[in-house]
Amino acid sequence: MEEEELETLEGFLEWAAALGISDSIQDFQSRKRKSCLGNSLAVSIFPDAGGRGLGAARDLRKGELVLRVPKSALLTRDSILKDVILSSAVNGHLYLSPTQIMTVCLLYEMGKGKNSFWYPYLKHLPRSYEILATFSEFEKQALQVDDAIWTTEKAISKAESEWKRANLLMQELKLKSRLLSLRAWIWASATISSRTLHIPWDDVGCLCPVGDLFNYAAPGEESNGIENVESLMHSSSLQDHSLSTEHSTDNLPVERYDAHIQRLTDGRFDEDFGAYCFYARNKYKKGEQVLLIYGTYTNLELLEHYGFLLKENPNDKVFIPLEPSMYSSNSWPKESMYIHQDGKPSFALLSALRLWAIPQGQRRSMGHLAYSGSQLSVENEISVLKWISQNCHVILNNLPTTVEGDSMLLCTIDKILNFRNPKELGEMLCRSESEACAFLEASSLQKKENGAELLLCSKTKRSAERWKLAVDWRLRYKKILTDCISHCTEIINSFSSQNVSTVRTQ
Ligand SMILES: C[S@@+](CC[C@H](N)C(=O)[O-])C[C@H]1O[C@@H](n2cnc3c(N)ncnc32)[C@H](O)[C@@H]1O
Repeated sequence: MEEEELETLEGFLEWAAALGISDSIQDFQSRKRKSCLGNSLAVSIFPDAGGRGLGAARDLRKGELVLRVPKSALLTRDSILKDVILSSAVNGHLYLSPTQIMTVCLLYEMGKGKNSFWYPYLKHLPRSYEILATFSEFEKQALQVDDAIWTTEKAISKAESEWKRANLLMQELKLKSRLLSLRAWIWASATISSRTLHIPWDDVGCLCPVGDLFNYAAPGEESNGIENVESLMHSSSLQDHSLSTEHSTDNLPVERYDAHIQRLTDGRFDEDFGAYCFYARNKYKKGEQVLLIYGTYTNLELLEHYGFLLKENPNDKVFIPLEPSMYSSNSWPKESMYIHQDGKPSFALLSALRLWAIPQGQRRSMGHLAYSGSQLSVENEISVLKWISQNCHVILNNLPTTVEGDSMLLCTIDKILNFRNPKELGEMLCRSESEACAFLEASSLQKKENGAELLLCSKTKRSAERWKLAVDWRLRYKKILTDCISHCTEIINSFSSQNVSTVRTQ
């Protein structure tokens, strides 16, 4: 988003102040400020971390209340359904899920244009998103990894079937044709998926003007025990899709339960204030971006629900396929057996493989050692590490491009995105790797009248952005596997050099 777009936000921030949204502790009751920001926070552009976001307007203390958004300013299903025409139409379609109803509500509200109470807010929502459901066939295939392709297909078909199911209601509401399209549906679902905040009275959550300008920081190792316990007691900030309503914490597998514990308390609806309250989760210097934890996500989950990924994501992980007997010989949940983003196998993966590598007859007597993390034989440990390392090699060898190839391709995509001279762009694409040529074919690169020059229209630019996300994702996936191979090899070599006969397992 460009600087001039920031200027147009002024009207929105004044409207927000009139609704009682405020970043000033002294002034929380006042609705007469020219802007709801300026005391603790300011809207700014952070090109490498989310684009438009909120920065510290002064030095902020950890734990300080930095923004309050009253309940009356939140866009919820309840508040939109105060419209009588909408609510009576919706009552005839209660077979739709709460999220589908919220999606229809949002499109209906958009259809009101300037007559909508929330128009100043709706006007500044992003016009497009890069979530997996928006990926074309080419962009989907660029992910290369079956699991990721499957997740994308699932996201696309879910969007399509939900749209079809809601179509009758939208027709009944006489939505304008542009709001009836699948494209509009995906836009509205992406808005809900990437911007809603958790509220205690509706699982769909709410859209929170100004509060949804916070960009994301991943929960990492900085969280301590006290914060963890506190976070269990309070509800979270932006919706945690990984813990959506289908799952209660009672039946969560161990490591996902830990992830739940790690959600921090940087934003929550506070019944006492009757408002959404946001707290600084760290100390911030003036000008630094103030970030919010939306939940614990892998990069694929971030892509699926939010349309971005993190270069350094402490919660990223890779699942490697195990043989059926490896799953059945232990009681670890499948989700807990993976490779961490630093290349280290998870405790559960190591433990399951150690158990599996114990000769059948000894499993009963030695099994508890594999679970507890105490000493097993060097032979057992080496066979486990070799198995992991070999399987990482197999996965990497079956993928069509290498880490180096993907890194080079990312540079090419950056050049494509930044090209100012269409002629050079055309020449470069003709010279470059086959995937770049395939992009040329798959996308609608516009030919100028003389046929020789190429222009990157905004649609093609967005397609190149999604292609870049796909390549960046697969590169990070491959790096985790390569780091895992190095990690395993290093330990195996250290055994041989020390000639040790027993080993601490963790
Ligand atoms: C709740 S909105 C945050 C505000 C948003 N940047 C805006 O301009 O309205 C969430 C979206 O911001 C972007 N985003 C948030 N955190 C990000 C990050 N750390 N890196 C890249 N994009 C991020 C993603 O597009 C995401 O879907």
